[in-house]
Amino acid sequence: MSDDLPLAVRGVGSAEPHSFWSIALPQAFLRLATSRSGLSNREARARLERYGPNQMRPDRREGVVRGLWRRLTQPLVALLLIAAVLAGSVGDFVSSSIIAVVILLSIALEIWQNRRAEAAADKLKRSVAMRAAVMRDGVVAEVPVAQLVPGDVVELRPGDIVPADGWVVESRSMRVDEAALTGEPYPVEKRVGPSGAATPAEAYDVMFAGASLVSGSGVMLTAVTGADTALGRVAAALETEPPASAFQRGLTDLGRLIVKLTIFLSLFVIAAQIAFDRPLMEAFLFALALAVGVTPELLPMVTTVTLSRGAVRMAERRVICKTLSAIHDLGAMDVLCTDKTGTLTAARIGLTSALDIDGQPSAQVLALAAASARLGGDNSPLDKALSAAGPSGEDWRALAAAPFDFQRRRSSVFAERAGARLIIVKGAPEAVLAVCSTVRRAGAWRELDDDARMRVADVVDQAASQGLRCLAVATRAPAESDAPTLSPADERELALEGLCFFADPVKPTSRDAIARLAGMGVRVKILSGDAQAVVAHVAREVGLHASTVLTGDQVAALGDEALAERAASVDLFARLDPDQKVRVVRALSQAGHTVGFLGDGINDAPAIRAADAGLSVDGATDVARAAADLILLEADLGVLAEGVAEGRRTHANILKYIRMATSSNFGNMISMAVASIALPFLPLTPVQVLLNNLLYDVSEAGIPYDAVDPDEARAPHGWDIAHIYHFTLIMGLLSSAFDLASFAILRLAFGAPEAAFQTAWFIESMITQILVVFVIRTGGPCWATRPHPLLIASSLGALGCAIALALAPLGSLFGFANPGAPALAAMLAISCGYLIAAELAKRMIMRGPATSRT
Ligand SMILES: Nc1ncnc2c1ncn2[C@@H]1O[C@H](COP(=O)(O)OP(=O)(O)OP(=O)(O)O)[C@@H](O)[C@H]1O
Ligand SMILES: [Mg+2]
Repeated sequence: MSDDLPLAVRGVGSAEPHSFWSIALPQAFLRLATSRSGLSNREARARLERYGPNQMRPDRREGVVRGLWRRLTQPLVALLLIAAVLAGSVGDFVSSSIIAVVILLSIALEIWQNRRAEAAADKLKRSVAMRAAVMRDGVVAEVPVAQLVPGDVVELRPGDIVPADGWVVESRSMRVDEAALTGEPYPVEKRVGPSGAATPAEAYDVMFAGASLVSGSGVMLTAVTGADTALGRVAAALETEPPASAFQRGLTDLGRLIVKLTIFLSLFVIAAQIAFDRPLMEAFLFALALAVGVTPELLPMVTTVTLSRGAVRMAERRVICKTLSAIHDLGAMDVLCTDKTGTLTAARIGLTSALDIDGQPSAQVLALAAASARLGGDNSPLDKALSAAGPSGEDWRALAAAPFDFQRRRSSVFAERAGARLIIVKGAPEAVLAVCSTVRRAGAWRELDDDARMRVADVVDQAASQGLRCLAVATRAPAESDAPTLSPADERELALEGLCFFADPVKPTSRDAIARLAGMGVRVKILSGDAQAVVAHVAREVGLHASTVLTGDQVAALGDEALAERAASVDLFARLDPDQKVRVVRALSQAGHTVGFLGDGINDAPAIRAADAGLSVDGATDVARAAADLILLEADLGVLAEGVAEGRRTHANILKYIRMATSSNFGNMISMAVASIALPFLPLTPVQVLLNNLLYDVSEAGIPYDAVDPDEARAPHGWDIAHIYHFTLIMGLLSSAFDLASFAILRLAFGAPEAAFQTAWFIESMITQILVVFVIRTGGPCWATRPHPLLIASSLGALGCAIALALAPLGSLFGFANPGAPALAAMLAISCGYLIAAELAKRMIMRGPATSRT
């Protein structure tokens, strides 16, 4: 391989480093040392090594050192570290080293958990990574797009996303959507050059990464990959984060509220200490430790870990999430819009008959349709069925083609056989009839009058009501003088040849799956491009008893508001074009639903993107999969129902942690504030507060693994912040009440001195904080369901540590002193009292009206 290869493609000496498009194709093959049959596997590996993976931007996983630094420089932690240094400088080495150790331990815990979570999520994402059909060692191989290198020859099919920048080598009427790059909304045609273009925008003979193939197919030669592509350079400049989901926004709001409360509390404690003339340094440290203690600093980590754990469990149920927050959206979904073919039906489309207009089987109609599918088809299921059924050995040759698109619903080919030339058009019956003027009946050509049109419509409707799909076939013999070119405008004055009918049986599992989704509060709607009667038939078969079908034309006639109203009550939509699918999805969103859209085609991609939960299947077109947040590994609604349940469970576990964190933090805040006024000393030393915080964090590590009440997975959830506040307030006040009771008993009944008081209270506070997880984890009686062994282990382990540290000789390091058996027994009694009260209070709150729906 030539060493100057990067220069070769970038154009030696050129001011514009990416002017590969000005190089002509034969030159390009030479300079890239490749050919139409592609690179060898060995050479491809070598080039991958040299140019790096074909990714827009490198993986931006945070390294351990950077992660550590970022956390250490967070304001609270930084302040604590400064405090540790200060404590050390006045000779309190024990405090200073314990603070440092506690901080480092909690940061290490967070980094370790986060990395594991990210690794799991990445692995899942890779499993649904895009692939490209690349020539390697002379044969076509499916290769992950990231492994593409300059010099690779790539085959492109409809719905593919162009994987890199390069030249058009072959084009069968390729039309691409370059909106991502140029903003140009209309598809542009791509042909073999040289175009001699001065700017990339005029170069019809080059392809740019990120564009998508709307129709047609072809072959390209890769020039540059990854960050060197035009899109890569734009992507690097933009670096935009996706907008925050409702879930993330709710979390941020909650976090902000807690920060405000924390600042208020810390200032209050410091002021109180100053007012009572207590040692300032200690008061400052205490307030700081308290601030660290009440900040739910683990919330981001716990959500990530819980979500990634949820993602892994969803993957076991054959649903892959590309973004973690999609899990939440899936769980919140209450309307699922789905395409028909391939999700509800088996997509094993077979030709049942090819008839002329009089209803007689016609070999001629079949031969024409098959020729059109083979020459101008795009490998869609209908085309495949026709190609498979048609007579073999047809010697038609394509001179030009106007491939299928979802707006005109026709495809045409300019064909030639033994010197005779013929334009063959096939498509949706209404769409073909609209451009026909004559019809072949009983072997002769007649005018296509209203009578004949009605007759055709009758035949089509009757078949459709039995679930048969239909394509019409028509032809026109071009004039001798006509150039062999073809555009949609040439689809006129056609002669109707006949009709082809196809069966696409409904999947046996669809009915159950829809019933199951309905039971889970998810309403299924069909949004199809197919005919009204076919959609109605499929709906009946899968148990969707809806009488009304809204067609694309009717949707077009409705304004946005009227549509929002109408779409909510109608479950079946037929003859929708891609934009109308988007409109229906938006209308449903606007009506307050969390909308999912499941589809696999080019025509579904925009709606998938518009939906709250965009869903696609593994075998779908690139554009559909790229638009989706979630990919089903099996095109089956049953799989989706499992995924929804899992999404809800994950959400419930996050809520569990939030409830735990907020109620215990809020309770602590009140107790500490009161204690700082009422006691002659601090209720806990700063070091003890930090230790308490660390052990509490460890105890929660098992939550992501815990099971969830079946109730929580039964209905779609919203992010009910009011309910969380309500819960926080009641549970927090309750725990404070018991804290204050222990203060009173320790001081009044036992007259406990400082160290003994702190030890007793440390133990009481650890028991109540940690054990209450077993109460809060379920809405029902806490003994009715068994917690996950990991949660039991993490909670009891942390609690054991806390008690051992407090009572063992080592405890004196932390300022602990054994308060004696009677005081300990009293603390135990108070803890039991608290747990019983919490169990009762919880049932009241959970039974309340606000069981998570927004
Ligand atoms: N390859 C093709 N050639 C000609 N016409 C086609 C072709 N594919 C589809 N059509 C026509 O376009 C219509 C819409 O396409 P299609 O049914 O695939 O849309 P859809 O919304 O994906 O439907 P579905 O819900 O069945 O998946 C079809 O009903 C058919 O009449
Ligand atoms: Mg489809």
